[in-house]
Amino acid sequence: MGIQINPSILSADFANLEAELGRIADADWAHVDVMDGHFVPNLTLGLPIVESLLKVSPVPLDCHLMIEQPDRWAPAYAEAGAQGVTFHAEAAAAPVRLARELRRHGARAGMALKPATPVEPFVDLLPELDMLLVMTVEPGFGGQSFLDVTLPKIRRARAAIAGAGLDVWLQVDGGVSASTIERAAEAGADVFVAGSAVYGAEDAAAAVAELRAKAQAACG
Ligand SMILES: O=C(CO)[C@@H](O)[C@H](O)COP(=O)(O)O
Repeated sequence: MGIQINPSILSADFANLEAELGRIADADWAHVDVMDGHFVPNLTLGLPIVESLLKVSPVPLDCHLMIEQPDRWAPAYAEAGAQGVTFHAEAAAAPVRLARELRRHGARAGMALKPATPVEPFVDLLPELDMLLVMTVEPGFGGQSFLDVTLPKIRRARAAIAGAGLDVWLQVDGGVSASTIERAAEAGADVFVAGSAVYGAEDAAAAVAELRAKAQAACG
């Protein structure tokens, strides 16, 4: 699939989400941060709004569920038609069963790791996943600084994916900007979530293009 740029609507104007999705029509996916105020100390939006966004979005929705009990709540996002659903490894009781359920409903199944969660305990689960998300900030808020301490984990995750001969996308999320994306791409990420770097720019399409060009250049 190559390099993908997924703007996070967490940094968009929540009063004008349809128009804000229109600004990123050149992106690959729109990243939708679902936060429950428990798994992370922030509250955003849930299934009814995702259902509405699915009707108007020019790009597929990559739903990142920062919630407790994803085994209970995540399948409904896939059933609603979300093209990608990512749950957190730290919160899932039965990640394999959950990933299979998401896929059965036609969604790409993603699993996310917080910065301090190692990838090694989950390597054997990779064949059950379509995407692994390595968080490059502590989840909960946009506008934080990229954590360079996550780079070795991105490298180890890429090595595990390549070593197993899998086509699992490796996403990074948090602090991704024109000045950090090359480091993440060199470490092996291929899907980049960017909130403030895209929605904070006057020209969102130009910001997406710049991020894409930098990531592609870094991958050689
Ligand atoms: O999941 C999250 C934050 O928890 C992200 O998706 C943020 O929305 C990224 O925002 P920036 O760091 O790019 O501003």
